[in-house]
Amino acid sequence: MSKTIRIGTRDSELALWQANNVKDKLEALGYKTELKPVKSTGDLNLDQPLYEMGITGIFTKTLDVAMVKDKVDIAVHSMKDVPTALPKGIVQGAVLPRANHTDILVHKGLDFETKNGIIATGSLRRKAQWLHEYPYHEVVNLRGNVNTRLQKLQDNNWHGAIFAAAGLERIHIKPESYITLDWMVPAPAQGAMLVVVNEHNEHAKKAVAKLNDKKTATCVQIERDFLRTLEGGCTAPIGALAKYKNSYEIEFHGALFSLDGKKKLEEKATIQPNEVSFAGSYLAKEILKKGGNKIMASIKAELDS
Ligand SMILES: NCc1[nH]cc(CCC(=O)O)c1CC(=O)O
Repeated sequence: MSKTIRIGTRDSELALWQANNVKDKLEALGYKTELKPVKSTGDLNLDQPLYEMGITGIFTKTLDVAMVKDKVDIAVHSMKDVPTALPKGIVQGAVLPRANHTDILVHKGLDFETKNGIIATGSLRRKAQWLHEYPYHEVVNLRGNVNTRLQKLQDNNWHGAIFAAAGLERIHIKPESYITLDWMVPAPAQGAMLVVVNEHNEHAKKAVAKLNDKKTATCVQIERDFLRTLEGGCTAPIGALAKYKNSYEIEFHGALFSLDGKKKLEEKATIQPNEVSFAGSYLAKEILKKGGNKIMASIKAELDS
């Protein structure tokens, strides 16, 4: 157990909290670890183009490269930011127990329901669902890490902005006024953390496997199978949540929206243990059959133009 495990992380406050959480858990098990914060925009001078290695995610790219170059042994991610297909040579090491899965609206007073409400989010999924509920509102784009987004909300005349509860809770930000959007279907794997490992790194794989939470891993697998089958490589407003309703049955709710939020297709199901491996993709295909194919085609056309 002497080899130090180098933990790759992005350098935002939330990313560092998540990486430190994994660090503490590994050290409690007796492993030596070291944090390696990586800037999100680095000089990525690789011989091989990223797409050939299957590296795609904008949030995870830099750490994927660090791992392929053997600069880190493991990397910690918010699982919802990780593309459903992992790059060549990088494998899922552990899924940590899920925290709060909900989205919340941070607002500046309850008049956000006004006819001229302006709500900020950079997420297609949140935008579509917000417009589905509040068709008379305007949704404006908001990007950046959690801290930047909260600052921008203060600096603008928007009525509110949407956040993942887990992100704010982890860095102990308690906004003055917020409401839980329990009607909003969360992003697949929202609130879960993923530790990825180089597939040849036996020491790190063995260490990290001890952190895996079986139930969370099962739920996010279903959610991500649903996502992968629906989107086929194109981002779209898709939400999915799988939750154990007793010790063996899983309750699932997944939905696809048109970009403007006008169309909504959803599936709800109770999943038995023997159905886990195919339930997510089966339920996605049901949505594709009942009009999802058309919605996906028009989303692709709109985002490509
Ligand atoms: N897209 C950014 C991102 N990725 C993970 C989280 C928070 C933690 C989580 O959702 O698991 C956030 C912030 C947010 O969505 O408000």
